[in-house]
Amino acid sequence: MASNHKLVCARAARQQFGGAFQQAVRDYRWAKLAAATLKGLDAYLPDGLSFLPLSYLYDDEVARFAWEGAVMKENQDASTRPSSFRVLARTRPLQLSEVDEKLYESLSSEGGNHSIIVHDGRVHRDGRTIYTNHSRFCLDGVFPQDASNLQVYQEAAQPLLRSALQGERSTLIFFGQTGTGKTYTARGVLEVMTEEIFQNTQEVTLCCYEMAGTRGGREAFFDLLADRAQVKCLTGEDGNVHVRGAKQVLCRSAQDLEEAMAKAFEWRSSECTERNEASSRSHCILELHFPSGSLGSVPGLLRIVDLAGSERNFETQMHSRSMAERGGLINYSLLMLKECARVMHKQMKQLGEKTEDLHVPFRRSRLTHLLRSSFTDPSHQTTVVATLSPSPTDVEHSLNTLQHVGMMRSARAWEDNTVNATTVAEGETSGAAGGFDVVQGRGRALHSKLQDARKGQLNLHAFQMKTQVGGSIIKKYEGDSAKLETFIDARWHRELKVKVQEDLWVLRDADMEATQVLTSWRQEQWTASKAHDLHRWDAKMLQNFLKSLELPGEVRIPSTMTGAQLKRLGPRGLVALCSDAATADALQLALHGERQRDALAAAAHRSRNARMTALGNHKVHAAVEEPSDFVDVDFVVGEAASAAP
Ligand SMILES: Nc1ncnc2c1ncn2[C@@H]1O[C@H](COP(=O)(O)OP(=O)(O)OP(=O)(O)O)[C@@H](O)[C@H]1O
Repeated sequence: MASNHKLVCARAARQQFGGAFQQAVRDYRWAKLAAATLKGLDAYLPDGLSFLPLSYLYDDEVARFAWEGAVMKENQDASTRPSSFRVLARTRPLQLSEVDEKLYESLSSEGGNHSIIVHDGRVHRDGRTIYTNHSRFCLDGVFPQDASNLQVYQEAAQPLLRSALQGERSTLIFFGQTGTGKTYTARGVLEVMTEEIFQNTQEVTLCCYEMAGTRGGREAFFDLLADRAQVKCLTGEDGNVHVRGAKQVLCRSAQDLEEAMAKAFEWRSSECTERNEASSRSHCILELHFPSGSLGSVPGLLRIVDLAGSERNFETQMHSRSMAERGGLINYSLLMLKECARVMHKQMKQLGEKTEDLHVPFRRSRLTHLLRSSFTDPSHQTTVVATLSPSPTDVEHSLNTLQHVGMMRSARAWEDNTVNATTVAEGETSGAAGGFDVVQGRGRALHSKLQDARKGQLNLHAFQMKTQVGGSIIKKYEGDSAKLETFIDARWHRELKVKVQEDLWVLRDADMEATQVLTSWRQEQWTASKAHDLHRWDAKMLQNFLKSLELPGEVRIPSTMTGAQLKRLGPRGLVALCSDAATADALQLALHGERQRDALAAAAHRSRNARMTALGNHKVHAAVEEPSDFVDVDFVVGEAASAAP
């Protein structure tokens, strides 16, 4: 829940303060350009002087970060490093709808250093500071945004095809968020590949199946070349996992292969979702079996895996129940894939070598079971293509994808002679292969933008939250803007004794968060309503109540008597405990007053309760009825958009 809260804050902020964050991205890019230029002047400048102008021009951290990427280029030899496991990244261009929303590009690539920079715009918890985290992810290769499918094929698939033709096993995996171009790239690569296959071999056998959910909600494989008949996934004698019973189509020409593949893709499960008009709802695995004698003496295999995209729950609000179930299975298998990468990475980090002792949960999902050898067998050539979206609203996804492919990469570093194990172990901070750098950049331009943002406090919010501050906090500010302040953390309202008129907050896309906050308010109200319920008073509360009354006579109530026991005594019993009739009357009157207050509180609580129930999963609009010294909140269900500033 907390992460969702943060996520919604950051996503909303990135849209709201796009200009400021964009400036931070521009700062980094200019700094990189300046660094490259200064490097060129190195020969004419005294030693160590080339960096100096850069640090004057830009924020020190940003300057250093750009210098590392443009001049030091620690990862520049990544593409030439011999490795049977490679990780590449492809970023799709911004889509038209994203351009219409005036979204900026939050990813930059450092081609020479084979790394991707994620510019992660954030709002500080104080609600007034915005900043950008620049994170560098070093990979084996990064495609420029305008790279064609041919380029991707040459870099990612061609080496795998060659080794498969020579009788080896190889796998190409497309991994990333939904709508980032996995299927687009996979199909583009296959198109180019078809031609080359038949230049080297006379025939190839095609198998194509998908991993999706059964009606009973279990993972299963379905043959896409045999009308989605269910097939089994078993471990063979060679120790590798195979799908048994899948139809094998023998293709003798590029046309045969294209036709068979087109038929298979027609059967693939896909649906229209919020993020993608034709979103794959299954993991598709396409196998090309090459007979012995193609280029090698033994049969070879090339497996192309187009994984379904990962998605977050706020992106699946419009999913039907069955879509949500299928999405759950997809997310589960992807989670297991990431978990295996994490465990292998941990093993590598701790031991710096491959060990059989550590348990990697490959069997928890059929997907990881099938792909096991791609991650563990050094003779198996594997390339993972991470697909990324440049949109600032997808930064969390991009970070997640890159972190996991980075883990996969470093998990296999034990077999890579050129990568020193300890370097990889520390790679997360040193920026070495398999690791990544993070730097917090607060450029000057970003700072000046912040000053502007402070003036318009009214709209500075995480989830369209509008507040008016009263009490001592108001003294902190001056002028007209003094009255208005915004906070990200709803809990602050209480601490700061915020008085709010009309709109306390309007929450969009944060229903769970809203419900949580409102539920805690309700619990407080519930506790407050019990303050007048005689039945719930303990002995101490009863004694305190009696002490607070100014009775004419004496009341002999035992110190251990509770409110419920007093209630059971009835009027006659009460009279017997009082020294005289006047005291008994006064006590009766006081108790009657308490009963009335209790009834009022209970009625208010019931109405609040009904409104809370009505909130459901919809947009929530909470408002204060009248300002008072302490925060008092009443809940109103309304159309959030209409109440928004
Ligand atoms: N490199 C690219 N250049 C141009 N358009 C692209 C590129 N990558 C993806 N797209 C476009 O983005 C959209 C989504 O692509 P695609 O369906 O391949 O995504 P996906 O990652 O397979 O999504 P899902 O996981 O939901 O199946 C498509 O309309 C596609 O044309």
